[in-house]
Amino acid sequence: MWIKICANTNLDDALMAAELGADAVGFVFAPSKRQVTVEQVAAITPHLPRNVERIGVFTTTSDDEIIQIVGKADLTGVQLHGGHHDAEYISRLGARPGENYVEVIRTASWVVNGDEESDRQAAELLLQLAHHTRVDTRILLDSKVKDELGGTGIAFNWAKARAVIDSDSRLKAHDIILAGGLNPENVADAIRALHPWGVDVASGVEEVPGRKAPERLKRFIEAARAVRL
Ligand SMILES: O=C(O)c1ccccc1NCC(=O)[C@H](O)[C@H](O)COP(=O)(O)O
Repeated sequence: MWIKICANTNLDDALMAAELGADAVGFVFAPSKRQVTVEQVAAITPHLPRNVERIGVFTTTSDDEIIQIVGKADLTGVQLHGGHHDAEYISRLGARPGENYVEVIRTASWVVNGDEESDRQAAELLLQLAHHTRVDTRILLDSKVKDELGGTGIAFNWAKARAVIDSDSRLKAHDIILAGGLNPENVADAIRALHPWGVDVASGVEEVPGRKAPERLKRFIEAARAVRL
């Protein structure tokens, strides 16, 4: 199980996540209580183990600016969390010479407690994303609450999303990352319900926005790793 600990704002938290066994750490460049600057992230990434992925989360930042941030902050991946982006362009130009393409994660949102129509729209968008992106593009499923697209701390209906994933072989071929309201207490149930390739968490392992809680972080990673499907 691939595990991303998102919305890091300082070196201590990002290092702790890496040391506890996270595969990736995330930094939110999008407007957020946990928003970071390129300078902050550039001061953190040189101190992280090289095998830990460093993912920037973006909403409306322009593609050219994202590419610049990837270089300056030494990111290995970008999470395009809404907004209109040319993912191919970013992955090609963001790559440093001799290295692989920058990893791209596209996000699909699922409205929490939505009605039938919003479930239908979520399913349609998820399928569109799967069919209109390269199959090596990871797809992150996150909760939408009112206008908030990320860091909500509230889970969506995993069973409904699972039914959509199971219905389409192209979607199933993508690496699906489950996010939205996960925490040490529910991550095992979430994995059993949706069978994701990876999981992602921000607020469920925090003491306060932007500051991780060591004990919760440890329990989250242990619980996710312990699940056998
Ligand atoms: O975390 C944020 O504050 C955030 C704000 C705006 C866009 C994206 C954001 N986070 C992206 C992530 O990948 C989070 O880990 C994901 O939304 C899950 O958050 P949570 O429900 O708090 O675990």
